[in-house]
Amino acid sequence: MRWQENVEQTLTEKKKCIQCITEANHPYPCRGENRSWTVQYRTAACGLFLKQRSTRPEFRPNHFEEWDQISYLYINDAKSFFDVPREKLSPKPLRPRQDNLKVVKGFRSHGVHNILCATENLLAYTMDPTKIAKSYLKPPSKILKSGSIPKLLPVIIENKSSGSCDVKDQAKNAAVSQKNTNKVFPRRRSKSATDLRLLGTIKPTLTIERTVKPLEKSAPLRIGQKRPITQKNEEPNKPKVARVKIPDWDYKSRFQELQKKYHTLQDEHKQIKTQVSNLPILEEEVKALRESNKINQDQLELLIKKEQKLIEEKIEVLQENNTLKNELSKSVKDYHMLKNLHEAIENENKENLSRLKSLQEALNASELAVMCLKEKCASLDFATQQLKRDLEEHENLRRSLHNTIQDMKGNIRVFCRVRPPIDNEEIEKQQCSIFFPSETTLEIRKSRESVSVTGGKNMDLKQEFNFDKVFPPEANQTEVFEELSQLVQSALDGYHVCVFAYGQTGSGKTYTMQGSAHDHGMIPRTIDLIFDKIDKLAIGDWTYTVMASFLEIYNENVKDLLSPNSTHNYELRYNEGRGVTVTNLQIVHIASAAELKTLMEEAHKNRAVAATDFNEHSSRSHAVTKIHLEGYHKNSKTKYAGSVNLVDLAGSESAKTSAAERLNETKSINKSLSTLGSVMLALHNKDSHVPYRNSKLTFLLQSCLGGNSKTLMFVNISPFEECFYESINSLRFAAKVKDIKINAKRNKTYGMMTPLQTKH
Ligand SMILES: Nc1ncnc2c1ncn2[C@@H]1O[C@H](COP(=O)(O)OP(=O)(O)OP(=O)(O)O)[C@@H](O)[C@H]1O
Repeated sequence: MRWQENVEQTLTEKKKCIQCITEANHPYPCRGENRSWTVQYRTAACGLFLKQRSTRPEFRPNHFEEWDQISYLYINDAKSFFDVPREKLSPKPLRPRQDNLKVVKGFRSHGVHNILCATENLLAYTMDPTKIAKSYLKPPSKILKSGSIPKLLPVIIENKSSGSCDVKDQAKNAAVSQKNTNKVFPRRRSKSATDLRLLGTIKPTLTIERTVKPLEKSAPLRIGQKRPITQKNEEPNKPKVARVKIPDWDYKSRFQELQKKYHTLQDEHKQIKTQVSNLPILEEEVKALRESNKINQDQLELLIKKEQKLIEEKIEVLQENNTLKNELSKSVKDYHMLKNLHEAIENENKENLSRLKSLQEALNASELAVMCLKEKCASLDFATQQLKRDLEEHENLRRSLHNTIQDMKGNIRVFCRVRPPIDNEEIEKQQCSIFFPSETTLEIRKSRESVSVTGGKNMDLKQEFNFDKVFPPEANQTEVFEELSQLVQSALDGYHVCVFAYGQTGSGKTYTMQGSAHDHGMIPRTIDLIFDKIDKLAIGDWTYTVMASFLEIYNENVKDLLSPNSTHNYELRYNEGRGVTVTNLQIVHIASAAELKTLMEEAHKNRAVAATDFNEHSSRSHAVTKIHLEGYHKNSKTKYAGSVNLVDLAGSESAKTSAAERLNETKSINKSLSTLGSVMLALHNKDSHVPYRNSKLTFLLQSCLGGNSKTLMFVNISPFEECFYESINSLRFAAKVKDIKINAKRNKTYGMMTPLQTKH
């Protein structure tokens, strides 16, 4: 039951919708004899398979409803196909479609007329044409006689989705199929095929029909080729004559017919003979043709190879062409990009050019302005030079006037300053009556109670003193410094200036000279003023060199306050022209006021201090701050050398009130102060000998006290009654100093001291 298996398999494949071609060729068990036929049919494309071949009910051919889906069917052996079910081949199911029934081909086989028909849906089948003629069709005028049945070749059914054939074959078959199908069948597609196409599962198939055409009479016979036996009445050009059956008794007619056949055969024999005689020639021709064919084949092979080569080259060229195309498109893109860039740059260039142009114009205008300004500068330079010359002249005039004024004021000036009571002193201590009748006069009195305490001793209890300036307790540091500042200018003008504070211990000397953290005294203010004036004088082309030294004289010994632990021996030396100098003393170059103040604080810390009855932090030494000033004017080459000596003397103290452990210290202080008094007295009396060298203090201040110097002495007074006599002594000493007249001279081209060590 191979065919049945095939059918079932077909059914399975139908479900899968992949069936392309199924060919069945199997024995047919009908009539008890084995017959074979070939049916080619589609299953997947039209959902069809042939069932009519079986005696089984499910395969009976009256299942035409399934045939409806046949698009095209060839039956090679139609007779055997329809023999068995013929009586069952009821045309009933076809009736509704009879109008569409068309005869495609008719043929006779085994004495039975068959016809190949097609419906609108390309249904094709064969059946007895007489039945068709009777019931549905016209008489079978188109039915061919026996012997004209074309040999039906296997149908090639192609499903493009199958991919079973190669592309070339498919195309070729498709072309042939289309051609043949168009000739034979209507071009309409089956409904089911269309449906299936719409479903998209399988594309409509192509059917190719090949028929072997009968050889034409005029065609030359080839070797081994048999002339087809053709009937005269079957020749297409001749009109068909109805065959009349000759009765058996009509011998004459039969003889004539046989004669005709004989003549015909004779003619054919002659023709064959002629053709046989031509055979060697034909054989030679064939031989030649074969050779030429061989050559042609070789050439063909060569040509094929060449063609293949050319195809390969073409492919390469195409590939190269594609690559070049890609490169070209890329290059075109690049070109456009570069073009845009170029345009952008050009626009930018244009903008830059216009900007450059405007800038050039601005530059030209600026150059013009610069030229004008240069001219102005030149004229201003000239004016400046002129002004500088004027300034110099005025400066000189100012200096001379200033110093004339200072000279007129006196080269030794004395200021008296009365300190205020501090803390609880106002309550605890009895105060003297001190009056200030004028700016230069001080009147000091003792109270009556204190007079009675003295036991009615005849004393002048009212004293009046005149000084260059008198500062009451409420006077602040700024007011005091105002008077001193004029002497600072003299120091910058090449004078030696000496400022010292004299007075009883606790009278306010250190406060006047150093001041407090919040209210600077004379020394820091002098430092600030010096550097301020140096800056201003720089405008007039003056340059100054500033140096400083700090020392103290304690118990008649000189000590460098910048080197407190130094073991050097500090000796006082008198140098003609340079005055008194101290050996081994550090003289430090100073670049700024801040630097000098720092050194001043350092020196102040190193000073000898002790507590006395009148001062908790009494200075027990004479402190001397010396600031060397050297000015140089580059235009006039003028050089001035001046100095400012700021001296904070140790406080005078009565030996009676002094503590025993500080007695030597007090004696030494008092001795030096008494020598100072002697020197002042000698200077006042204009003695020939002035005892400068009796103490280191007077020796050091020799040039300040009686020499080429402008001196300012502060006499500090305590306001308390207990200090009354000390105050009177101080005031009297100061009054004598005030009367001393000295002539100070400007130090031109005065050599500077060489600093031992420079601190920065
Ligand atoms: N003008 C003043 N205004 C306010 N306080 C002052 C004034 N003068 C001095 N004093 C204060 O009086 C006290 C003693 O002053 P200072 O130490 O200056 O005296 P002195 O004369 O230097 O003493 P010594 O000789 O013992 O060193 C300090 O506390 C100081 O602050």
